[in-house]
Amino acid sequence: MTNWSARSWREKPIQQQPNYTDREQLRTVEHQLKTYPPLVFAEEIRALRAQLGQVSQGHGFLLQGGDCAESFADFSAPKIRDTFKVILQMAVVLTFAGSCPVTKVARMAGQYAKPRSADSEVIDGVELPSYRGDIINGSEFTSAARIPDPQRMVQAYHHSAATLNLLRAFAQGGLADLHKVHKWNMSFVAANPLKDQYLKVAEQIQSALKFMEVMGITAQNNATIQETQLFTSHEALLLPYEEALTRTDTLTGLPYDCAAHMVWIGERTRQLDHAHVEFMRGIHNPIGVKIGPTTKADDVIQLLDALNPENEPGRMTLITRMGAGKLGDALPALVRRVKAEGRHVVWSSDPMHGNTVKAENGLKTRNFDAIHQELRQFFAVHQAEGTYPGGVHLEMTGEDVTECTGGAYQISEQDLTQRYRTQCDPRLNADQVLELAFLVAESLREARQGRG
Ligand SMILES: O=C[C@H](O)[C@H](O)COP(=O)(O)O
Ligand SMILES: C=C(OP(=O)(O)O)C(=O)O
Ligand SMILES: [Mn+2]
Repeated sequence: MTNWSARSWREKPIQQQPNYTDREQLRTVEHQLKTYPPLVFAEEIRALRAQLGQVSQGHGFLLQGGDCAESFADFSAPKIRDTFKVILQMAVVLTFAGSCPVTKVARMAGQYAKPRSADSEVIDGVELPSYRGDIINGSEFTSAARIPDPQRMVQAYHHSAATLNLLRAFAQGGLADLHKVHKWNMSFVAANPLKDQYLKVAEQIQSALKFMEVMGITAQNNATIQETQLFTSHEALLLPYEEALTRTDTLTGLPYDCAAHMVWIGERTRQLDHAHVEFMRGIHNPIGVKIGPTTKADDVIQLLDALNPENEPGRMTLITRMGAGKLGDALPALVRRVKAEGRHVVWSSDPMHGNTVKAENGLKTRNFDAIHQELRQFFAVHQAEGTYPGGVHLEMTGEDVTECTGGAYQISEQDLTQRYRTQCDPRLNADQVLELAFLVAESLREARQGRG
């Protein structure tokens, strides 16, 4: 790797960073974090990379999801448990539908830094710097809260460590037992026109489990039923933090960002000659890049050249976030070029970020049908191009929030204020996630027909 170090990004132009006024405190925090234990092991990161390598070849599916922005204040075991559970439930539906392993990657245990469209926010004539995620400043609308505070990086580290600790316990301690996971809340089907279809799939999963049980494959004697593997991910936006958590693996001598298993570059910070691409090219984690509707095929190829020059399967996930209505026009050219050049990537769909709208009451929202439509278009484009739709990337929570409109309960714009709790972007609630899981299941089943 030519002229790369964990700090070489500092020589490049950079976007979306806080302006820390207390430089001395920033240096102290960076030094402190460098001495802390890594949050994840390089060996685990390699395991994820290998799984994504399989997905890129069409042997599996990636499910990535969680909060838009995790919150220090809204930090509790039930919240972590409920999101974990809903990720698992969606994974069971997709595993069954696709007859393939589903790699689960949570937007959790470190998803604390946010890029923003505007540097400042105006409320009732008062202008303050934008909230940029709990790792940077506070969401309260006061000038004190909005000052970037380096100490928040230490707090984010500890919150991430505690979250990861609980996720590992849940994953291995019995909460992931398939027999429990399948007992999902199906109440959302009652009002749904696709009720019979959902119930049929749910029943099929239950009989498959029953069959396994009578054959003697139970949670007591089979670890794969009892346990699961859940990886973590976040947008690697705040580079002083990511640099401080980067470690040289003693087994391979290679650098890994040990703040999460997978990290991604956002749509706003993926300029080729800028700091984020520079940092990411040197770490050996699997990485994602968000791909918006104006991205050119040349941009994608240049990014792949910079980030994966050896074209290794499992290294790159391209996360398209174009918007329903735009994806059908914008994606085919990219897919065709990547295929023509023989590049190995996982194509994943983020149907959230291209479909954000402002409700009449000013709240950001997304409509369930638009989200579903973008996913359908994503599967259709890959079907038409003979490429593999490898994953989905969702902003979601296990809580019963009212942030996205639509779904079986027909959440309206007026309903949004009932339980609108997100720190940043609107998330699908538990019912909406499960409903979407059944809808995606159908597309995945079709996409996987004839594949091993
Ligand atoms: O999560 C993504 C971005 O941070 C978010 O969509 C930006 O939102 P904004 O347009 O309100 O700044
Ligand atoms: C910031 C995000 O997305 P994007 O970079 O695609 O806007 C996000 O995933 O929360
Ligand atoms: Mn978001």
